[in-house]
Amino acid sequence: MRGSNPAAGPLVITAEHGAPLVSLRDVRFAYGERSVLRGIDLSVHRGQVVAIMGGSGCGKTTLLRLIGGQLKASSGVVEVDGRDVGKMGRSDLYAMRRRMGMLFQFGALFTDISVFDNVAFPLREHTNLPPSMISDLVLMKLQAVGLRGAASLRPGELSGGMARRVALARAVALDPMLILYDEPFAGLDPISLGIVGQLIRRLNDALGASSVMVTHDVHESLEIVDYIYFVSEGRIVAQGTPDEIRASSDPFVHQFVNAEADGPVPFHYPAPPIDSLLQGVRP
Ligand SMILES: Nc1ncnc2c1ncn2[C@@H]1O[C@H](COP(=O)(O)OP(=O)(O)OP(=O)(O)O)[C@@H](O)[C@H]1O
Repeated sequence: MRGSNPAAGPLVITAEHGAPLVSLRDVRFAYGERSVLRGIDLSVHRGQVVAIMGGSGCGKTTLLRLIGGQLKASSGVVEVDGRDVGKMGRSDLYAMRRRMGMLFQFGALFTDISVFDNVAFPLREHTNLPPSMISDLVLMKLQAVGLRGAASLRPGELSGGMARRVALARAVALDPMLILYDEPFAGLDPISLGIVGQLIRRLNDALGASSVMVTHDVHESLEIVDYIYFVSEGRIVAQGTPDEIRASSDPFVHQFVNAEADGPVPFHYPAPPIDSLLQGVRP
């Protein structure tokens, strides 16, 4: 089984892992009339880090929101830790979210409080722990992301990579069973990106958690995840372990791994032909 060493290779799923922590079965979702997800089947086993990739607007963030219970599926089942998220009431949802860490796009920190207070925020909000214990927990989380020395700084005094690491520390403050990341690498320079990637893997393994990460960064993901799903037009179009993805000849995977501008993922958002719209330039 995979330990804390990211070089140890993908987590091998055996019977001992039991039922997946997250399971989506034939999940469909529409914003009003606009159908976004058209029958998604996806599993995240305990201990795994799983990436979800796909073109812009294909429904990746929507998938994370369904897992986090911020949205309800139009049909199909979203199960987390054996419970149907779509059927949970408010208090159950609140209790479940307390066991999830979330880092949404750009991991926005509260700008007018210190790094320490940012990481302490979920602990103060969701627990009745005494201040001395909160302080110890915050310092341990900051230590885990290498920023204990930055505890008294304000977010404005941090680099982009440091700010993302603080957001990671805050996302895992409550020792979550599941961590959801939306574009954790967005806007980072290559070195920070590598550091954040390794931290995502290490925090997952150290906590014995599972992680789902929506990202465009194929190469970093291949280094740290156990499994990858590719989404297009509301469906899973390819999936596999990093080795399977690297060896794949699937045109969709090929387009992604090689960052090609066009291919199965179209460059253009669906629209009528442009010559049906232009009025003065017809031949
Ligand atoms: N609240 C909303 N109301 C209506 N449509 C929405 C809403 N949120 C998202 N959409 C649409 O649903 C589709 C999927 O959005 P989503 O944010 O899940 O995509 P994504 O794959 O995460 O995109 P990106 O990679 O660009 O962040 C998009 O076409 C988007 O325009």
